[in-house]
Amino acid sequence: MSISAAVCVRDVVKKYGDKTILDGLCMNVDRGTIYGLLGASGCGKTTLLSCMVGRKSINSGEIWVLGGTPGEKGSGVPGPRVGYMPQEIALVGEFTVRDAVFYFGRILNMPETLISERFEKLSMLLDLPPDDRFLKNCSGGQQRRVSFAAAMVHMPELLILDEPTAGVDPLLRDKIWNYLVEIVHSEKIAVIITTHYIEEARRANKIGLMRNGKLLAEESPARLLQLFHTETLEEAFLILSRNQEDGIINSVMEACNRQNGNGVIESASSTTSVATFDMAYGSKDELTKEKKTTKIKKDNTSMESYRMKALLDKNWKQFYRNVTGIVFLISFPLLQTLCFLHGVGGEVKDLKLGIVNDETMTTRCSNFVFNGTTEIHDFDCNFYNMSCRFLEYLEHPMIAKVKFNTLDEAITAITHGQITGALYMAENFTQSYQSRIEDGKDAESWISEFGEIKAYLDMSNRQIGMTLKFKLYKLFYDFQEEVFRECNWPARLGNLPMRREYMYGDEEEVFTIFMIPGTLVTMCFFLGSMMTSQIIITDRKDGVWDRSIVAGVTSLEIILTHFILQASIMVVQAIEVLFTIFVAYQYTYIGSTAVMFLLTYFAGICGMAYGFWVSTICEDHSQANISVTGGFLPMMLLCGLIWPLEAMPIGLRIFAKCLPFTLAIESLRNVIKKGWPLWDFQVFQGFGVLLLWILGLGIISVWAMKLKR
Ligand SMILES: Nc1ncnc2c1ncn2[C@@H]1O[C@H](COP(=O)(O)OP(=O)(O)OP(=O)(O)O)[C@@H](O)[C@H]1O
Repeated sequence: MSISAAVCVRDVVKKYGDKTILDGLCMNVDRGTIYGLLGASGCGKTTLLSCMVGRKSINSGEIWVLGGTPGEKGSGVPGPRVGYMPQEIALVGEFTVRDAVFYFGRILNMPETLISERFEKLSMLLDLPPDDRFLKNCSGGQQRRVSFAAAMVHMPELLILDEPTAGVDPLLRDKIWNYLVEIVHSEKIAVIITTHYIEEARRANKIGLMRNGKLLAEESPARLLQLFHTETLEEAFLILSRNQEDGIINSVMEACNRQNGNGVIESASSTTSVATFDMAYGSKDELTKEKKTTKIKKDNTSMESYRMKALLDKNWKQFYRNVTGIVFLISFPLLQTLCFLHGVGGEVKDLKLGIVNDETMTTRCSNFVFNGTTEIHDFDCNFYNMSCRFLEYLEHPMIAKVKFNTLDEAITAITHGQITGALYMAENFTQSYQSRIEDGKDAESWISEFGEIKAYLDMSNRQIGMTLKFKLYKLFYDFQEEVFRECNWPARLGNLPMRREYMYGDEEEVFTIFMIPGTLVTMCFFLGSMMTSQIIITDRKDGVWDRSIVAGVTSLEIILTHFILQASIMVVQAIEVLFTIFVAYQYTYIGSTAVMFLLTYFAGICGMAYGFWVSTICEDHSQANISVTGGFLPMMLLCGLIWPLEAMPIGLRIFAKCLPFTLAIESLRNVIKKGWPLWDFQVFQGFGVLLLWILGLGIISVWAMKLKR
């Protein structure tokens, strides 16, 4: 007797690193039968099933499924010929019960009416929750039943069920088994089912007992009980396990190699406790015969519009039904931009500056009159109360004057962090200051000393110290220029002997403007990388990715449909930040809006490519978060946003320029501030580097994904 088998596994070895999971395993599943695969937790059942559906590669041996090798072009596996219910729920939480079943029907190109019909039937049979209930609101058992329905909606030739009855009540479990027995007979499909309830497997036509990566026995339940003279399958399994421990039995592997000329296995092994195997298996030719005779409907390597549509529908539902996600994706860029605009680059205010004015110690400038500080006599110009006049110039939002009686008191206040700095003007400041100007190079040294203002600055916070220093210079030159003007002296002599012409921007420009290109590019890159890595890892962890692929969807279709949605979200995010900065807050720019948008957008797309790569090397969300931020932070430190590249050693500078967003920031600055066009090399190079990174990351991610199998 020769039966064309649905699945044939021959001498399969599967390793994870050094760990051998499947150790020369053999197994045969016939069409029109239920095969119960039993074994302790961790013995490799799920791994075996994953190899059967082409989701995991094997190290050696052979697997034939429905006449072909899983994963091979034209085998139809993965694809519509198989129905796979993985151990985890592997469904989208934002799906309703109906959506879940329809999703699988649609990616398998079933007509809507047929999906509806099957859904109604399965809903009744499995006592599914109401159609419109979200899966995330269903109990574990209910989700498992929906998962079961999704695997069966297209009535495949081979149904692989990984623990479908876990957490299901006994009545329903009975119903499920009845249904399986019925469809196996009526539709002649093959079912492989794993379960931890060994006794329920009595209803299977054949049982495979698995231990330590080997199949200890493969028999009908009745025959197993008879062979071991036991009442229960548990007891039979126990005896076989003991025999394996004692080395009496190795596996049925030997049986794989002991087929007679007709493809009939004569005996398992002289040392096994299983006397004979009277089931007959096809030879390799027989098993793979169908491959030659049956025309497989479709390769699953090409892209199909119906699958893309179903995937886009899934991604969209996942997105818009996840309110927290939407709020985050829309509000986070806005929040970041607002934080940046309000928190970075504004004018420093109210810095406490100690004032020690020995010149007017007694009067404290109380009788001071601003206009009475210069007086022209013939060719002379006399100064009065110049210290008080200068203090008037310090009436500036940046400075909060604090008066001290002595310089020592002021310096103590600086050392205690009570003030940021102090100014000291000597007793005869005005007179010395005038002599310093009039005598010039002939002035005596004591005149030079008393005629200057002494500033003591706390430079521990360099940004504040430098800001205050330059403000004091600026105010002093303003003060001196005006004094010179009043004295009818050339005002220019009161300032530095250097004229400054600003080509782009100006002296008063706030730091915020410098930061805009860097903030736009890094923010979009970061958003893109976070969004993509999170979504892809969620998809993969939930098992939806794998399950969809087993149903015939290609990785490229999944990635492309994710890309389409995320790239659309990125359009909204890029517009949102650009609008906030340049329209709502009216920061000026002189370049092309379109080029600014494209650079910002491409930075986001590059971030998505980076997130994609991170998702291929990381197993879970926390690893991905660490990788995204761990890669992003050094890149940000080196991109010139915090400190100019010109200050770096040459080697590091070249490296920094090769990073994704260093040149993009420079390009964007050139567009915003200088109005340079896209085809200017210094603008184009930013695009060039981004595009190279997008391409490179895309290629290595796809390659890493293939390697992972
Ligand atoms: N990707 C992986 N990398 C390394 N080891 C793995 C991987 N996947 C599974 N394993 C290990 O392989 C062994 C078999 O796992 P598998 O999930 O196939 O067992 P199982 O028989 O299905 O268990 P259970 O009945 O509990 O689901 C386990 O020890 C598991 O830790």
